[in-house]
Amino acid sequence: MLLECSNLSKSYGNVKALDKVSFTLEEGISFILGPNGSGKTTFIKIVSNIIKPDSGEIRILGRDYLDLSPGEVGFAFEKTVFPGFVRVEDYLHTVGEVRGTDNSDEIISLFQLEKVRKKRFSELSQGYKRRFLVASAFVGLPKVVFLDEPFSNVDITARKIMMKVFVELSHRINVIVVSHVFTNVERMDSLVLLRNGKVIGNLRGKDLKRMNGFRASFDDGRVVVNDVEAINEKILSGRRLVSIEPLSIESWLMERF
Ligand SMILES: Nc1ncnc2c1ncn2[C@@H]1O[C@H](COP(=O)(O)OP(=O)(O)OP(=O)(O)O)[C@@H](O)[C@H]1O
Repeated sequence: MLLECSNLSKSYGNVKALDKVSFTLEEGISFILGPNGSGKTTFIKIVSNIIKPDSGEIRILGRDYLDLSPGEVGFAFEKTVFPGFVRVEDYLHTVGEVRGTDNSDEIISLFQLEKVRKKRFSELSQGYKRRFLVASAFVGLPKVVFLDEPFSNVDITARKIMMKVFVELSHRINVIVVSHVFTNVERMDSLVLLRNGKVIGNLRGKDLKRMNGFRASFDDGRVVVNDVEAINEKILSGRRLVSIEPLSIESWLMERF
């Protein structure tokens, strides 16, 4: 288990941004998804210790989140004020040194930042700024990185590069993507969906694998998921198949967003 959030609550005045939120995330690559105003930013502000929760617990790799050292957790925030004069490779190299493991060359190569490595932050396009900030979270080999809307302002090619790198790195560094849009990745280990400060769904391991299949509905209201034998049995017992449709994470999310 990578992250365990139990009964986490945070209110701003009488707005319950997080209302007794409980979910778990597996090691590997996970998504915290939710439409605008669902509480994602509040969660990431709590886990990065910018604000305190009113109540509840977050445990990361079995430890209270506040007990993790700065080198063990990487963050890439969506809204960041970054000094324009700083050069890409200088910054990543320094982060690596400060965190005790300078893997900045590998990260520059994986995120395909070679072309801009000598540039100053102010000289980068919006997409490269985003990619650079996201890449910086992985420098120093932290145990887990939280990426807030990593794909905003990023074109489709860069998005594919980033998703590939996330999956590749998730064998060594746990990746948690916080976003209001779902971007399919070839491997995902868990997902939590928030709405209005509450957990609408939390899928892990085999629940997620079931999502890439089909769903059959029968005239008695029964739904069969990914089970051809069960469908056969129902048909043989005289039930009528009403519909059969592909089941995907996207359709699961569409029904709940
Ligand atoms: N500082 C604040 N003061 C008052 N209300 C706030 C504050 N920050 C957030 N809220 C409210 O808390 C709720 C959750 O907001 P939050 O920013 O955590 O959601 P979000 O899922 O990150 O949204 P978005 O995708 O739009 O960034 C919203 O109703 C929001 O208006």
